[in-house]
Amino acid sequence: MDKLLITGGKRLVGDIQISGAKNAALPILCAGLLTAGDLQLANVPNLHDVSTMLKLLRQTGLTVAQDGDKVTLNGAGINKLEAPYELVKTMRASILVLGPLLARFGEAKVSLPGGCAIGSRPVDQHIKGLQALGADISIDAGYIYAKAKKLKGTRVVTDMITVTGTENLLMAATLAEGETVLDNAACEPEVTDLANLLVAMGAKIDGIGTSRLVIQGVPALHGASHAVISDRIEAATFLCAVAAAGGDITIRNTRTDILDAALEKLREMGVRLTVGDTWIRAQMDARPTPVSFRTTEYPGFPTDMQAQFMAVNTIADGQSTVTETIFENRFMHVQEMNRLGARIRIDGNTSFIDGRQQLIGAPVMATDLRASASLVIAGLAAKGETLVDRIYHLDRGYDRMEVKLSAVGANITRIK
Ligand SMILES: CC(=O)N[C@H]1[C@@H](OP(=O)(O)OP(=O)(O)OC[C@H]2O[C@@H](n3ccc(=O)[nH]c3=O)[C@H](O)[C@@H]2O)O[C@H](CO)[C@@H](O)[C@@H]1O
Ligand SMILES: C=C(OP(=O)(O)O)C(=O)O
Repeated sequence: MDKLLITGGKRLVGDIQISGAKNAALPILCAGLLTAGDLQLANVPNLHDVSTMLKLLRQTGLTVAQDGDKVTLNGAGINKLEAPYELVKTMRASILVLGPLLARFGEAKVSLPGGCAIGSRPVDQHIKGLQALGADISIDAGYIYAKAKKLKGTRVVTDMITVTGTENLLMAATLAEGETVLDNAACEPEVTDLANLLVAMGAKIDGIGTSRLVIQGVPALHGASHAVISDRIEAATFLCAVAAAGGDITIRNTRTDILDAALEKLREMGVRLTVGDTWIRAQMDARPTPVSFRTTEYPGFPTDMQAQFMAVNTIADGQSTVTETIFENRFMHVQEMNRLGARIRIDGNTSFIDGRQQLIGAPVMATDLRASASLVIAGLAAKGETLVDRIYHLDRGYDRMEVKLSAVGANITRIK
């Protein structure tokens, strides 16, 4: 199992190229199931989750051609309407094949994803929405069996805002008969990116970027070309790294308009930011000022950045509180950070952080994707060596993080 060995204390200086967004690429790849035409995608990140998704899509009969960040999909020969447990268990986003397969082929068999380290993460809203669209759904031996001759448009109001739930229902509704209204829809930029691709494929969608998506179903979708949006979580992760370790970095191929919540907190921490359309320069030479925040849906502070900002707070000059409102168990990094000398106490869904002058390197264990990133950030700021174990979590969602960090001066090595 790969590990990362970090010797902390180096300033980070230079440029970092941000990759395409994992959370946009995964639903967008599933949109390939909706058409017999060619889907030509660019800026697809080189991630373990993307490989898993392509493996899952290939086994349905979809063809995949890959050349660096370019991926072309063709769904003319799909003949297996199934997502098996072996693949779904390694990546929850596999549930995103359910809506498209059902809408285009009238049936699908998809393994229930189950919980994960950060929470129980049920998919009841995906199921409820598809049932409202007329699907007959049963659950047997850990599999969702869905059938519908033709989905029929209706109004769906999800009990809570769900990102992949919105994406699944949106994809299904594009091929349903008549009008579907998705109320309480997620407004995350990754949902918007998927919606824009669907429109390029011939879907009729109003209200893109809002909490009410109105979809007029069409009989078929066609091929299209699309570049996946830049990963705002990866961008914020590197900005947190410079906030913690100090330095002067410029991140490129980014979208500044979808990073407001993070940029505001970074400024509050004392990071000097200069912002262009597609780049952000971050300069930091002082001990960070602590920032308190609570996670919420977009455009609020993203849960996927919570752990990384907490890592910076551990060495900030004072106290802060961080409240997690999206997932019930997303503080798994706290005990590991405390092993590095951080002083964090958890009470319910709030962490109380007492910033320390210096963390001290130690072996730590990654428990989930963003927890892993937060431990890397803590390791970059800590004195001495930090060994981060179980980085397969990190590889799910970061495109060669250690290579990008080494290029800006970090002392970080992958140990096989
Ligand atoms: C691949 C992808 O895009 N993953 C992102 C997506 O996950 P994902 O789409 O799984 O997260 P959701 O937005 O669905 O989850 C939000 C909350 O709703 C609950 N819920 C959700 C669906 C459902 O049917 N029933 C239910 O109870 C979840 O347990 C959670 O407490 O959005 C999360 C919230 O921004 C991010 O952290 C993940 O990185
Ligand atoms: C929780 C995340 O991803 P996933 O939904 O794929 O588990 C994440 O990207 O932080």
